[in-house]
Amino acid sequence: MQPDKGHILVSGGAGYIGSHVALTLKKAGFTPVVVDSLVKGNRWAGEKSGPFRQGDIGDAAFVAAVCDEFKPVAALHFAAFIEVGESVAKPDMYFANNRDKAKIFFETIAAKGVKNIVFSSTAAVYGEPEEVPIKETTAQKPINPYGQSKLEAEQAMRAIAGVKSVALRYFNVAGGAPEAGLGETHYPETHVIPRIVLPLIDAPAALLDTLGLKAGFKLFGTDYPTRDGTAVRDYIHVLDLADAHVLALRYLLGGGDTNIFNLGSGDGFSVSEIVAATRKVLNRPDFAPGVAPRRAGDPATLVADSSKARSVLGWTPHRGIEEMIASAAEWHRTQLYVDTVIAKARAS
Ligand SMILES: O=c1ccn([C@@H]2O[C@H](COP(=O)(O)OP(=O)(O)O[C@H]3O[C@H](CO)[C@H](O)[C@H](O)[C@H]3O)[C@@H](O)[C@H]2O)c(=O)[nH]1
Repeated sequence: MQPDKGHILVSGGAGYIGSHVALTLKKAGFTPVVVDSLVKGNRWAGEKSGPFRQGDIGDAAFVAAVCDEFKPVAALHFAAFIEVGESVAKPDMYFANNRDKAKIFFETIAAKGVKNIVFSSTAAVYGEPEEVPIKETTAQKPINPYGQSKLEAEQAMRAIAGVKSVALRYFNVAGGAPEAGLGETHYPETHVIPRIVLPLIDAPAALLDTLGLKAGFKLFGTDYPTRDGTAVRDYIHVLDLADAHVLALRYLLGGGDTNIFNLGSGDGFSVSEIVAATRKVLNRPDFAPGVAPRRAGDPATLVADSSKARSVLGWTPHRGIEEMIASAAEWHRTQLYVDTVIAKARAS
């Protein structure tokens, strides 16, 4: 058992990435204190690794009370809406939640003495990138309100006097920790790996129906200017991503200055290559995806240059694409996953 290294406030810790990071913090000897509104998150995930308090990050009195109760030494901020398509349909909702409430959260915790913040940002801040692989200095020109709201939240965080921060810009996060009872549990589920895996693992028909997967997985666009015509992304295992958060936290607590890091593997996989890897991992050589038109707003290629995270934070991702697919499949087979998504669908 490691010594207690103090409380870390984790907003959105009942969500996919936040819950895996809370688990990793606990293993590293910290005590995560999760705050989550449960608008998107799941109570069982929020309660997994430490104390949990239900409330909204835009509620300054709630956030201040949690700070008074636990006296956190730092905060990791995940709470946000994450769907690009929804952000285009409801931009005001995205700016209110991802930018304005984040600003209230940052200002409230700073006033309570929490001066070190790690922020969950995204490759979506780069929009259609001007160069690939993408560096932290590549021009930030978001092409949707989701990316713009995250970029403005980063800027709001850096504007607070006396606060040191790290913005971590994630590329495509996948996989889970089914052995610990955690995994990706979104409703709706737009991400490619769950959508490939679910129809291949005999998921219940009601689940496939509710996720729009009754007809199986479809490639969204086969006419991109890439090696096989399907879009290329940089996939990173959620537990490798979680390790980067612990390293970023140690960096700040150890005296490091405000900084920004891209987090990806540096390897690009096309959607067809993900299909091929899934055939192998799930032993389904017969699997043939359908084809559908391009999804609006999808860039052809997003691959990270993460050399800065490697050199400054000492971060090395260890888990490859097959491990992401295998751990996703194992998680999506669990009753907890199935029951949670069906309950969310009914409640929506
Ligand atoms: O059923 C599907 C689902 C996705 N895709 C394709 O798979 C690729 C990856 O799609 P994801 O939705 O998994 O990932 P994105 O790159 O679109 O999204 C990532 O970047 C977004 C911002 O750009 C958000 O941050 C999002 O949460 C994050 O996973 C895209 O080319 C997409 O069109 C398919 O072909 N079929």
